[in-house]
This record gives sequence, C-alpha cells and structure tokens, in this order.
Amino acid sequence: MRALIVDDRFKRRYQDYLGQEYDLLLVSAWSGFSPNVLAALSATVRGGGLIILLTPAPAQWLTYDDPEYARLLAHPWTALDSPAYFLRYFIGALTASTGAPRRFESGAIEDMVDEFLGCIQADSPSAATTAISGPTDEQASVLANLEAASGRVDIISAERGRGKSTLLGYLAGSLAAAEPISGITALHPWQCSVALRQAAGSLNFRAPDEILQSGQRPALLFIDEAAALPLPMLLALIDCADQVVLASTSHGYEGSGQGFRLRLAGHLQARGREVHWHALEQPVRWDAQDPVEAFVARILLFQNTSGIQPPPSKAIGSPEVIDKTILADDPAALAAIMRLLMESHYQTSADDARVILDSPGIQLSGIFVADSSEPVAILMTDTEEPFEDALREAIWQGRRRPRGHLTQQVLAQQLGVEAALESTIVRIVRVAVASAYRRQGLASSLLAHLEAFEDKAEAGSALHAASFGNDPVSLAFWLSQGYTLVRQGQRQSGSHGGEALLVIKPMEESGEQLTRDALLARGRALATEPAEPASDSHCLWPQPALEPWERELIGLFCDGARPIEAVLPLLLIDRCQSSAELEAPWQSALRDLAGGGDWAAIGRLTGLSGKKAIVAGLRLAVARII
Ligand SMILES: CC(=O)SCCNC(=O)CCNC(=O)[C@H](O)C(C)(C)COP(=O)(O)OP(=O)(O)OC[C@H]1O[C@@H](n2cnc3c(N)ncnc32)[C@H](O)[C@@H]1OP(=O)(O)O
Ligand SMILES: Nc1ncnc2c1ncn2[C@@H]1O[C@H](COP(=O)(O)OP(=O)(O)OP(=O)(O)O)[C@@H](O)[C@H]1O
Repeated sequence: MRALIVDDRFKRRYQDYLGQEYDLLLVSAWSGFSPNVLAALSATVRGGGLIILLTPAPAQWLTYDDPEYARLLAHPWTALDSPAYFLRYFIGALTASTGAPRRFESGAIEDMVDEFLGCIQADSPSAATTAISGPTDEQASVLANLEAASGRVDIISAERGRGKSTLLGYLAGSLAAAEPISGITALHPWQCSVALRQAAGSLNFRAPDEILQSGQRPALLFIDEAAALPLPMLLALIDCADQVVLASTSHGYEGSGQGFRLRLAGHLQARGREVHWHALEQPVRWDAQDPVEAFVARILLFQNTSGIQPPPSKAIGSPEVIDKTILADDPAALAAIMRLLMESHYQTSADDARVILDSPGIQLSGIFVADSSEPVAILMTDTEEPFEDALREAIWQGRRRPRGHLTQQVLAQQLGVEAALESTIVRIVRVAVASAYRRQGLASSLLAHLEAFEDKAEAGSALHAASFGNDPVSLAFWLSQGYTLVRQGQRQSGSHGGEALLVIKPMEESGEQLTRDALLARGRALATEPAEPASDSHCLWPQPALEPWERELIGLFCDGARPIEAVLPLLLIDRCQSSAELEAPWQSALRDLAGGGDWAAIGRLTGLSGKKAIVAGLRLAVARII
C-alpha cells in the first residue's frame, strides 16, 4: 500500500507528489488548511482509495490558530482578526454533506483506518487500478491524430487521472520509432514514471537543465506535468526541440498553474509554432461515477469553468462593492466569482476563495448581470497601511520583509523611495472581466468606482498600484487608466513567463511626490541597466511632468554646463513625454545610452564619432525641443 501523509513538513512541497498514485492520503488541517493542497493531492488517490482530512472539531476549528494564517494574512493581521468566513462555510458544507465524506470523532478513526487497511491487504496492491490492456478510446483517438512533424507542438490537456502520462508512453512507442533522438522531461524524474513504464525502454528521462545546457537539439521531446515547470523554462525547452509533445493538467494550480493555460497559447503563437490541443475527458484513475472528484471541486468552489459566459446581450448593472458577510452565507455567489477569476486570471488558484473570505484586508467590487449574482467583472484590492517607525527602519535596512505590502516594499527597497513605507497604498490584486464583456469599459468603470468610493472616505490613500506579469494587454490597460510604469523586473516570472511590472497612480499630493521619486529612480536605474530589448515599453509613462528646476538642469546640460550623466534620467522622462519632437536617431541614442550601449554603436546611429561629438549633438537636439 502507498500512503501520503501531508503535515507541515510536506505541505509546501505538495506539488512534488503530483502525478503519483496513493491508496491513502492523510491531510492534516492542524498544520494549516490550504484548499490548493487538498484540491491537488486528492487527485493522486486511486479509485477505491481513502482520503482522510484531520481537523479540529467543528466548534474549535473556527477559533483555532491555523498556521495557514501566517501565509494568508498580510502584516499586521493575525488569526484573531480573521472573520474565518471560509472556514465557517467549509465546515458547514462538510457537515451538511451526505454520502462522501463520512465524519468520525477521534478514536473511531483508528477503526476506520484498520478496516480500510484490511480491504487493501485482502486485494492485490493494485486492485483499485484498471489493468492496462490497450489504449482507451480517447487515447487511441489522440494516437491516431498525432504524427511526427518538425515544428509541431502537441498539448495533451486534461484533468487529473485521465491517462495523459500513459498516453505519452504510448506515443513514445509510435513516434519515437520515427524520431530516434527523443527524451522525456519533467520537474522531477518520478513525474515521468508512468510514461516511462508504458514506453517500455523507448524513452529516457533527461532533466530540464541537462537538456537546456547540452546544446543538442532533440528531434522529439516529451514533457510531462508541464504546468509544474516555470513558464520561462517550459518555453526554453519547447524552443530547443524540433517537435514537442507535452501533457498537462487543465485544472492545475501548481507551478505556472492557470498561467500555463491562459498564456502558453499566446507565447507559442508568437513563436510561430504549429500547435495542436488534445483533450481527454474520461477519468481512468477512478471510475467515472466516483463522487470524490466532484465533491472536492464543489466544496472548494472551483468546479466547471467551461461554458459559463452569459451571452453579451444581457443587461448589466453598475459597479458595486461586494459585501463579504453576505458572500460568506452565499457559496453559490462566491463560486460564481471564483469561476470568473479562474477562467480569466492567470494568478487564480483554489486558495483564492479562502483569501477572499478570510483576509480582513481584501476588498471586492464587481459588475453583475442585471438582477443576478452572475459577475461579469471583478476587482480585488488590498490596502497596504503605513508601518510603525521601528518596523519601517528594519524594512529599510533590509532586516524585515513583512508579509503582503508588496508595493511599499518594492518602492522602498528596489527604487529607494523610503516614504512609501509611511504611506497608505491601495493595491489592485486582481482585475478580471469575462471575455465576452471586454473592451466595453467595465474594468475602467470598476477603477473609477474605487476612486470615487475612496474620495468619500475620510482617510484616502496616497497611491493606487498594481503588479502583474508583463503582457501587452494588461500594460495597455493600466497605462490607459493613467497609471505610470515604475518598475520592470529583470527576471521572467514562473507563472506567466513575463517580467513583473509595477504601475502606480497618485491619488493625492503625497502620491504625486512618490510617483515622481519612483520615476526618477527608474530613470537612474535605466541608465545603468544592461541593454533592454528594443521595445520602448519602459517609455510608456505619461507622467509626472518635470519640475521647473529639472528643466533648468536640462537647459544647463544644453549649454554644456552639466555632463550627460547628471541629466540622463531626466532626458529619458522628457523623451517619453515629448517623444514626437526629439529626432528619431536621438530617441534611439537615448534608449541605447539608458541601456548601457557603447559609444561606437550610438555613433553609427547618429552619424557622429566619439563620446564628445555625440554628447555635443545630443545637447543641440535637446535644445531644439525645450
Ligand atoms: C493586477 C492585475 O490583475 S493585472 C491583470 C489584468 N487582468 C487580466 O489579465 C485578466 C484578463 N484580462 C481582462 O480581464 C481584461 O482584458 C482587462 C481587465 C485587462 C481589461 O478589461 P476591459 O473591461 O476590457 O477594459 P476596458 O474596456 O475598461 O479598457 C480600457 C482601456 O484599456 C485598454 N485596453 C483594454 N484591453 C485592451 C486590449 N485587448 N488591447 C489593447 N488595449 C486594451 C484600451 O485603451 C481600453 O480603452 P478603449 O477600449 O477605449 O481603447
Ligand atoms: N489505457 C489504460 N488502461 C488501463 N489503465 C490506464 C490506461 N491509461 C491510464 N491508466 C491508468 O490510470 C491511472 C492514471 O493514468 P495516468 O497517470 O496516465 O493519468 P494522468 O492523467 O497523467 O494523471 P495525473 O494528472 O495525476 O498525472 C494510472 O494508474 C494508469 O495506469
């Protein structure tokens, strides 16, 4: 018998166990209850297996100091501040459910486990698993439609336990014969064990790093549990092979999670790869009638994300604040919000339902189909309150990194804007609009509603902010709303494959000062950063205008009284504001200078030779526009 016991030692590594199979899964809620962990690991249990969730007694659970709060709540909230609405809902739903699951008081559980072990031992170890006597109809259909062809990327996407890995093994038998240089990879070797077993020697496991560093180009590469790989690594692997067949879970929240589904297609299209999607609907690890999968999805509020869009002709209401106390008693309304987030936002996971209900700082607003609780647009915010003096000092010196407060800490630590730590900042954690309702001004009106709502509040915030993975639509949206791009991370993120961007918008005078300080810091950083891609994305900031003294400084530069290094950040900002006026070669020259380009290359752009001549040319070009 194979058993998996999930307590605090294993909880953070739960993704490592996906793709494996167990007879018994024991999840201890005493070490913190995470919907993500239960959702993912419940699917590793074979039909006929047993899942045990150990919890405090219902009455104690609501007041139990759940270790999960340390991860869930931003500073300074503690378990005592949490309304525990999600737990209240979850306990109610567990208690009310009939059939699966069964509830046991402590003591009785031992008898139940003994009874289960007796059953398992009486049967053969694999009694619950169907013997493989050939591909299922669905697997056979993919086998028939997938052929060896250079440039092709085939994606087998299905829920857990549908036979994806086994299908990779079958495909290895049919395709690898045509393409001898083939291998299979995954984050961990054991995630390929099912495929390797089925391939019976026609495939070898190769670690992702080994493939990427080898310099060889596999003709055919299989990738299992693809969503568990960080998206940039997955894309690099796809780039380095002629043909790729990958299997991934359509409902995975691990690794790149929803980012895999929502963003991979765009990345592959941009690469010009020929992409084929294949779906497997029928469960094989358990019976199609097995109630556990449906029960877990229902109770964790993430079932059925397909075909949920109401037709666009439906009338919609106005933006409104969503009262979490009402949501706590209306699981159907919460499930509808989760469906929308899951379908449209790459960062969504099963944990979000708990974050929404149990984090005191999180606020929601939305737009609904008129007279219904069907959301078409959702905005989720978190308020980053100022830190007290001692903690501010510790953060500034890099000794503390309190949970949450992302904007304040990025502004202070990455951009040197210390005042952010004593300012109130409202961060937009998520904004999502149902695809059928996009480009109709819904997200804009939710932001306008948020600002108007805050205007009426006594203490408003200095800034509004959002942090997200670089993608052209999101960036275009935030810039259209008057937000300023102040930071572009250097590394690509695991979940979306783009660099992290931070945009901010001042709400009052102190926010304007923070914005300009952040912008100047960004300009300075650009002057020393290595060359960026040719994109002008860092120049899409529309504000703030330069101060008179800064314009004076630029004037002094034009007169030859200041070196280029003293004014480069200001010129970059000025160029962004008046790019139409600065002559094209000088715009490129400025960008190259900001990216650390060498003088010879800039000379070729401008037709001048040597730093002295180029700076003199720049002084004249800038003088013409100020
Ligand atoms: C913190 C975060 O959550 S960042 C992630 C943002 N959310 C997502 O990526 C989820 C998936 N995407 C969506 O839900 C939507 O596309 C959103 C939220 C980005 C935009 O919602 P919408 O309601 O369509 O935006 P809205 O109609 O208010 O657009 C305002 C402006 O943004 C810009 N914009 C919006 N979408 C696009 C687009 N696809 N391409 C170019 N510009 C766009 C335009 O300037 C638009 O004004 P216009 O239509 O007059 O030209
Ligand atoms: N054609 C088949 N006949 C009988 N059993 C099968 C068949 N295909 C798969 N199985 C069995 O079903 C179980 C799940 O298969 P597999 O691991 O391939 O699914 P998966 O979709 O990759 O699962 P996961 O998403 O959890 O990785 C395994 O025990 C496997 O042996």
